[in-house]
Amino acid sequence: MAVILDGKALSKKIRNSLKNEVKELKEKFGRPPSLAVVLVGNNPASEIYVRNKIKACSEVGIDSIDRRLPETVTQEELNSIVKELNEDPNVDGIIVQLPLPNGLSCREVVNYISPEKDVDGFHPVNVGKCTLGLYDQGLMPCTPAGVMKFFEEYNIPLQGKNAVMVGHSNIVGKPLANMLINANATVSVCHVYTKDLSHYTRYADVLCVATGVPGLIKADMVKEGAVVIDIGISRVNGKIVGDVDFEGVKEKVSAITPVPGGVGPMTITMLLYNTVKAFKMRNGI
Ligand SMILES: Nc1nc2c(c(=O)[nH]1)N[C@@H](CN(C=O)c1ccc(C(=O)N[C@@H](CCC(=O)O)C(=O)O)cc1)CN2
Repeated sequence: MAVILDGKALSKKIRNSLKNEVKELKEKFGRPPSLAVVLVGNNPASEIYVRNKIKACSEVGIDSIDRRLPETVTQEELNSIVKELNEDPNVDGIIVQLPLPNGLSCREVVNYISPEKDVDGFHPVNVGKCTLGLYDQGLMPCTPAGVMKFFEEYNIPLQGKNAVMVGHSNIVGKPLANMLINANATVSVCHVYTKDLSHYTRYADVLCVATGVPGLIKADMVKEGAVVIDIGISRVNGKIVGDVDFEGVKEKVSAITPVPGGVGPMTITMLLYNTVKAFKMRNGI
């Protein structure tokens, strides 16, 4: 019987401890940590994620600034809003919700975010620190950091294990592969051009999947007793599903994250964690 890795319960535990920490920081520094969220356009999924981020901030006592910009905003205008937020001493964290509308460069705007306020962990300085395993010295990307919290919480060993990362995006696949390498796993990275995907997935003691292809990973593609982390989120006939065929795969593995309720909630939890961390680093703690 597989252990279901519960992202809601783990989030609740971390958020409770952040709530206490935020209260103490507010007493000591006269204001709580503050997060600025920039949303361009009206992508319905992004609107939900931003709403959830702002609600989560308020639940733990973090201040938030909700900057909505029209789809017609230019790259220069967007960059200069980020610069303004960089210069605001009362802002500790800045995120630009992705994806951006066509014509706007995510890489360009992220490069404008000051690394010490980059609570998404997407700036090249933070990417470098993540690659080098200098986690204490920077801000790590939320989804991969959330996945690593599962391994910690459920005492899942990584050293010497065969870990397979399916998906090589800049925000999930690449940083998570690096975190697994830093934990001394033997890591293979697969992606859309990989020939014979199941050759790799069947070999995995730890299988992490972030492709956005609903139900891509079937029971016959996983090793008996593996740990499976599903990072995909798609809507199929109004239902939220992951990249893994949960019902089939759960019969075969030792642990698995559900979708919804697995990695997703941890993404927002780690954003709160990073905002508190950014506040502390900026105040010399
Ligand atoms: N600037 C960023 N943009 C995006 C990020 C990011 O980390 N930073 N990640 C994703 C979207 N995302 C957060 O922004 C995100 C995705 C999913 C969840 C989540 O809690 N999922 C739930 C299901 C929610 C639902 O009902 O749709 C779950 O899996 O249980 C949170 C955040 C892309 N953009």
